[in-house]
Amino acid sequence: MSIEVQQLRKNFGDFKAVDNVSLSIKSGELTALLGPSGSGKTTLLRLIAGLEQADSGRILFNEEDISDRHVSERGVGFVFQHYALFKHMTVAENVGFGLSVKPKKFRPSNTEIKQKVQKLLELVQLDWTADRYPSQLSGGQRQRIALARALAVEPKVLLLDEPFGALDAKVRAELRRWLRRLHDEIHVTSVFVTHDQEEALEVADRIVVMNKGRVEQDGTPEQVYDHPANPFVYEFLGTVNLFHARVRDGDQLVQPSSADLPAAAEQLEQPGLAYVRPHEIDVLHAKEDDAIAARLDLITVVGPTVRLELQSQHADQIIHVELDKTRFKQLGLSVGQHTWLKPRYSRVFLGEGI
Ligand SMILES: Nc1ncnc2c1ncn2[C@@H]1O[C@H](COP(=O)(O)OP(=O)(O)OP(=O)(O)O)[C@@H](O)[C@H]1O
Repeated sequence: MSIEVQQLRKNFGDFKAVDNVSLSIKSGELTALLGPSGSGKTTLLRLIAGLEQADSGRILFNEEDISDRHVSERGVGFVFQHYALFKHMTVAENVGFGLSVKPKKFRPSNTEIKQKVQKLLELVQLDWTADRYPSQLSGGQRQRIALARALAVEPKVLLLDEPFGALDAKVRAELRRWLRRLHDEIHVTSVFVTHDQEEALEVADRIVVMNKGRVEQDGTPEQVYDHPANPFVYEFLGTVNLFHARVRDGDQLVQPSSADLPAAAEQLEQPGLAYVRPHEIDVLHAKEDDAIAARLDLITVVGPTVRLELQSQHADQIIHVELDKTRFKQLGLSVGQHTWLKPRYSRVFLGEGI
């Protein structure tokens, strides 16, 4: 089931929660709505679900306008952050609930419901919990049951609102890999809300980055991470270093040197900001032209990666650098040492913040 959102707007009083959003989501895609708190992700999800009515704009499922359809007629399944399992029902009863309350003429027989519940519990790898109550499960297990319950009614679209938000980091990381594998098996068109960029980058086929009710960028994880459309996306998708830059005739006059320049930079000299990711900076053995002199203040080892925090000597600025452990050992760095940095790659946005 494809989803098309056209010029959607939703205000709460004067506040524009969703501000002229257009999107198209392909059938079978797993899409992340990613953005900071209050950027309108949940509101957009609720509009797609039919839990909220748009002020203007249209929503199409498989090219059919469903904007005026009630939530119960849209064929969507939900999973929310706080697992809303029924405490007094067993796991099997919870999963079968949506089927058992269907109107008589659509309701499967008890045997059919039982078989379906068994299949779904196998799918989420929790068939051994069928007779347990929710209180006897861990948080991660409850979310998997919530997902099985949402899938029981065979939704055409699955909507997940921060499904792993309430869980600790390790369980979260396991569950998101699990969700990815599950999605590869069932291919139901899914949209999930998250403010965690790592979660979005790891799980989604497609990321929609939102800010202040608008879409800042819409693309594959590689596109939004490697080619951010603007400074907001750059900063939201991970640590970034900012350097002042001046640009003339396509050449940058101040460090860093190797830059991906916008076309408009061809003419007059203009101020800009160069964005450089920590892993895109080389630490040099010796001084070179254009290198930035800096003092090493902090070394943090995180698994195979070493994170360095340096103080640049001219601009009084903290610079973040990431190296792999082998390179770090080759360089023989220690805290307090003076060294030189050279960005391998940077992206310049003209006029930003200058
Ligand atoms: N029913 C409502 N009445 C008034 N304001 C609302 C309502 N629902 C949402 N808002 C406001 O709309 C804005 C967007 O909210 P929304 O929940 O969509 O953001 P979000 O990106 O999902 O944020 P979070 O990650 O914190 O859940 C927020 O500023 C919120 O306060």
